[in-house]
Amino acid sequence: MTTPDPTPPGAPAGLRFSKMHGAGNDFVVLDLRDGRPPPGAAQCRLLADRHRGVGCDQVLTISTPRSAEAVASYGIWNADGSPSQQCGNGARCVAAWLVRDGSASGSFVLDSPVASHRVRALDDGGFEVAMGVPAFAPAEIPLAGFDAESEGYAIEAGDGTLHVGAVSMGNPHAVLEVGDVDAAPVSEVGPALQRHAAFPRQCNVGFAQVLDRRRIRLRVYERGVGETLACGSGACAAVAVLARRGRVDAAAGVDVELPGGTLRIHHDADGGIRMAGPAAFVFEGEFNA
Ligand SMILES: N[C@H](CCC[C@H](N)C(=O)O)C(=O)O
Repeated sequence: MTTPDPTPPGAPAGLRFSKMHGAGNDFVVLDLRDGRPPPGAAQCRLLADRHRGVGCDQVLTISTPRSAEAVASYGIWNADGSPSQQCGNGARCVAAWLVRDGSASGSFVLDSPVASHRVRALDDGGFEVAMGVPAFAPAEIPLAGFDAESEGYAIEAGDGTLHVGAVSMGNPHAVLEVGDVDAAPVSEVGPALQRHAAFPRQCNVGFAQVLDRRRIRLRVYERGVGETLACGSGACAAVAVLARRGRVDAAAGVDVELPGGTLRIHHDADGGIRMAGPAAFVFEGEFNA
């Protein structure tokens, strides 16, 4: 008889959670508005573990608001336990969770770790999130080794020199334009760029194929996870970089086709980016370690 895996120390026995996803980017959602502290990195790794835990790309926590106008705040932890500053798909799922909970409706504000975001419930059951103004300055991304802002940076990675777009949506993103996302070297170049010295806080790596000025295809190798079925902040980052190069018409709206679904991104005249897409409930549970 095999001995069972030992229960990791501090396993969150009895912890209730919601399992959700936004275009296939999946989450364990924890309501911590009673003031309970967020799970530590080891507990996040266990919750995210698709064999020993619940399984998810990120753990999302819902807490009391930080700003006067918000109804709640949210925190983000990747599957490897590392914290993040933004999660677009996660913001829509937190919004859906709060609406179902009766804590929010229509149009309301959520606090991410770095900013406040106006959220709007859509007639199709999805949500639109004001994701903020993309930051291109190297110091804000952060991007090391480059002083001047550029549409693309020459970075040695993989087996050559890459022309890398870089931007922050609150979290750092690298964007590579490719001719065919299906043939993109995601599993080779993704990890090489994600932890490249040019990105002191690492980065999420998007591989974008422009179909026309209103449509792109995108795959994202996420910091702290690996390739996911969708990345909301990554979709915003790709549109921001491609719009800056004049490759897409972001003011009119761009459909970003990811493996898990399509998000619609607008880059407005005030500089802000809006992201719209779905949010789905999968199941409710209690962690019984
Ligand atoms: N991996 C990201 C966090 C989750 C972002 C993604 N799931 C989204 O929908 O924006 C990071 O470490 O910055």
